[in-house]
Amino acid sequence: MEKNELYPIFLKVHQLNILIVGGGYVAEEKLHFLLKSSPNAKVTMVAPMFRENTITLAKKFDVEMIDDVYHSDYLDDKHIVIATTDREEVNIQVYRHCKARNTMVNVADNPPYCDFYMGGIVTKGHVKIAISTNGKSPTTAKRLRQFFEEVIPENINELVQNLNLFRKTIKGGFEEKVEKLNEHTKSLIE
Ligand SMILES: C[C@@]1(CC(=O)O)c2cc3[nH]c(cc4nc(cc5[nH]c(cc(n2)[C@H]1CCC(=O)O)[C@@](C)(CC(=O)O)[C@@H]5CCC(=O)O)C(CC(=O)O)=C4CCC(=O)O)c(CCC(=O)O)c3CC(=O)O
Ligand SMILES: NC(=O)C1=CN([C@@H]2O[C@H](COP(=O)(O)OP(=O)(O)OC[C@H]3O[C@@H](n4cnc5c(N)ncnc54)[C@H](O)[C@@H]3O)[C@@H](O)[C@H]2O)C=CC1
Repeated sequence: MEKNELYPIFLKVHQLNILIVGGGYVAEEKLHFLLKSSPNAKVTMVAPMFRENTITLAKKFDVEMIDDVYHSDYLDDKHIVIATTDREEVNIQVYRHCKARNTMVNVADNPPYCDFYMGGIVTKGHVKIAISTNGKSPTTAKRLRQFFEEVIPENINELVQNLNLFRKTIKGGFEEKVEKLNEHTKSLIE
């Protein structure tokens, strides 16, 4: 069976600069899920036209909106770029410029032109689960996100916080700590 070989990492997007090229429906969807997960993400958008809902969302989260067509100068200082325009040639140009600078890039509707995919994201306090179908079925990623949002109890965060406190009180070496924490959390998987 083919398997998903993507490697998930959890980015501190409040200290990374993200650029979204385009301000339409797809830009809004990508921005919505980015900010739902990470409300303090530092995002700039550039487009000659922003849709009403995109503007409302961007304003609410202090997203900078630049009213212009894409130009490679807008990549300066950016760590991550998401291209969402309705002009394929513009999206591919964004991709090429990013590759030339070693900037991570995602062309929203074009998997071969992605260094990374956005995923389905479930957040419960400090706990976060990211879901990917390897780009095969975004709808499944969405449904799994909805499923886990439903079944993971809200109080999972209390457990994490209690264990964080407990972890600080355990004396002894690394092995002893691991043993005690494993003992305390055994019931979670039984
Ligand atoms: C490869 C990837 C690249 C990327 O965009 O990063 C990608 C690509 C494409 N999406 C398409 C369509 C749709 N995307 C969604 C929804 C989501 N798409 C997301 C991620 C990804 N989408 C990446 C792979 C993720 C993975 O590995 O599973 C989610 C998880 C996260 C997010 O968007 O932030 C978010 C759900 C968030 C949530 O609800 O939690 C829906 C469902 C809906 O809107 O109800 C539809 C319509 C139904 C359908 O087509 O399935 C098309 C076809 C376009 C066309 O037909 O023209 C392509 C292009 C292609 O597949 O070729
Ligand atoms: N709408 C959808 O649900 C989906 C659409 N797509 C594809 O994604 C693309 C975008 O779709 P939508 O967001 O719906 O289109 P849209 O028309 O809502 O938005 C397009 C955006 O691109 C901007 N743009 C155009 N040329 C630009 C340039 N040179 N520089 C910067 N920005 C520029 C426009 O100003 C506008 O903000 C289309 O190719 C579509 O086929 C893919 C998946 C789903």
